[in-house]
Amino acid sequence: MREKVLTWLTQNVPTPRVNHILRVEQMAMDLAVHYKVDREKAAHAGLMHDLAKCFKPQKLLQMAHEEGLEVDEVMAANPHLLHADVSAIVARETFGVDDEEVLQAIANHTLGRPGMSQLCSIVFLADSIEPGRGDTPQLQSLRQLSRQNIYQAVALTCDFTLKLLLESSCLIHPRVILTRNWFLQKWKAKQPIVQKTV
Ligand SMILES: Nc1ncnc2c1ncn2[C@@H]1O[C@H](COP(=O)(O)OP(=O)(O)O)[C@@H](O)[C@H]1O
Repeated sequence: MREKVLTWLTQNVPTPRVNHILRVEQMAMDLAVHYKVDREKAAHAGLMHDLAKCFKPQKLLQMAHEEGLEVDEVMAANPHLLHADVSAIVARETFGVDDEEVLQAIANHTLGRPGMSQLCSIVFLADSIEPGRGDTPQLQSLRQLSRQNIYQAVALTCDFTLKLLLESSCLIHPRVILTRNWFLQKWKAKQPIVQKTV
C-alpha cells in the first residue's frame, strides 16, 4: 500500500509537502516505538495525514457535506481546516483503510481532540514538531518533551500553535483549546505531589 500512496502523493501534492509527510511518517513511527504503540498504524496515519492538503475549499466542503460531517462556523470560514477530516475520507475511499484508529489519527492531526488516543497524539505531535518545522529552542524543547510526557507535549504543542495563530490574527478553531485543556489536566494530574515542609 505504501507505494500506491506515495505514487498518489507525488501526483497530487507538491514535493516539499511530500517531504514533510515522509518526515511525519518517520517521526510517528519513532514515537510509536517509544510509547509501544502499533508502529504500522502510526506509519499509515503519518503517511496519509495530509492526503487532502491541496484540495480546493469547494471540494473540501463538498466532501465533508457528503460525509455528513458537521461544518461549524470556523470551518465554513476556513475550509482548509477540513483537510484533516477529508484526508481520512480519502484514506478510506481511495486506499481502503478501514482501521478506525488510523482514520481517527488522520482526522485529528490538526486540531486534536479531548481524550484522543495515544496513536492520535503521536501523529498530532509528529505533524507539528517533525525536523522540517525548524530548529527553534521552543521546537527543540517540544521534541524532547514528546518522549518524556505525551500529555504535557500535546498541551504545550497546542500552546505553540495558539501563539502562532494569535500572532497572525486569524480565526481560531476552539477545538484546539479543548484539546489543550484536556491534555493540560491529564499532565497536571500525573505530577507528583510535593510535600510542603514548614
Ligand atoms: N485551531 C486552529 N484554528 C485555526 N486555524 C488553525 C488551527 N490549528 C491549525 N490551524 C491552521 O490550519 C492550517 C493547517 O494546520 P496543519 O494541519 O497543522 O497544517 P500544516 O501542516 O500546513 O502546518 C495551518 O495553516 C494552521 O495555521
